[in-house]
Amino acid sequence: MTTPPGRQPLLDALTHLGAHAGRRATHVRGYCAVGHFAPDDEVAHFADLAILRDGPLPATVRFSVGGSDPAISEKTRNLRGMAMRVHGVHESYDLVLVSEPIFYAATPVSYLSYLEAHAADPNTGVPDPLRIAAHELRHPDTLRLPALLASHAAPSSYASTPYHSAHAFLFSGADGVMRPARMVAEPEAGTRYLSEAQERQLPPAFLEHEMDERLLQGPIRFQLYAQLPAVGDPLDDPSMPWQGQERVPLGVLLITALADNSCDFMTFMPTRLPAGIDPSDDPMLRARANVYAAASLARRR
Ligand code: HEM
Repeated sequence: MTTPPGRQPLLDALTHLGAHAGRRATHVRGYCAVGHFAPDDEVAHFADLAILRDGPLPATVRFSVGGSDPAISEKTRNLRGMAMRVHGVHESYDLVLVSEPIFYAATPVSYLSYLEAHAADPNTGVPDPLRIAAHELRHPDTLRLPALLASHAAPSSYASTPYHSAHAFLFSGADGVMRPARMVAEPEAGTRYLSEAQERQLPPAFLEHEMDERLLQGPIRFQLYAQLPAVGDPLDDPSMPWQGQERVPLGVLLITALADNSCDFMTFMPTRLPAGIDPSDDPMLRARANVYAAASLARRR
């Protein structure tokens, strides 16, 4: 069995894609927002979560475009991120979600290989196509997300795309049973991607203004669901889509205002979970949490 890489090789590989000192290693371009999370009345039938018993809770949210370039065009066909912290009275809950149902790789080894293959070759200044081809032969799991991203334009708004956890988490029911589920945030505004004309005509930065205008009409809403697996859906591979159609409503996230750069120094941790939710055995989730801790320290130095 191949030994999984430690956190430093993954962070170095991300940083080699062009990180900027003092900034996040990826998802650099982003905006902070505030709002609250209103739990669904029925949530207790699915999971016993003390944090959600206290009614609507304040939430800090960061929307982002994937990648290490702070000036990346917001029309780029790559991942959008929505990270949020739900502030409970005694504990908090971070959800760090992306705009596709899957992530780049099945395992840390495969993700490291993907990142290294896509780094610029020091001799040419661009990634080496032969290295990419060799990587893709060894790790076909990393072909799925790029194909999905290329299949449609970027979201026309941070409020018009769903967001997904890609990892499974384990929810403890009042009956003592642990149920696996992935998290999904569905936008009330529906899913809308840029038209061809918008892809040509919009400036590279439009998302903040778009959200400002949208908020003049009232809060932006996302319905949060726990997506249940169908038989055979993998619990430990975030590069595989799930076939499971059943979704349990957990509550509604309302975004009420943009909040400048107030969340820039926060580190949203995919394993900051309230009592009643546990990480699954997904090795990517473990690796990821370690890298976030190292990345957070590195950008504060
Ligand atoms: C082993 C796999 C992964 C690694 C090594 C990794 C690494 C990172 C790092 C270093 C950051 C910057 C953290 C900071 O400085 O605060 C980051 C941010 C982010 N990542 Fe990942 N990531 C991984 C997997 C994922 C997955 C599976 C998702 C979602 C399903 C995801 C979504 C995000 C988002 C949304 C942000 C921006 C968070 C914010 O706005 O503060 N990442 N990632």
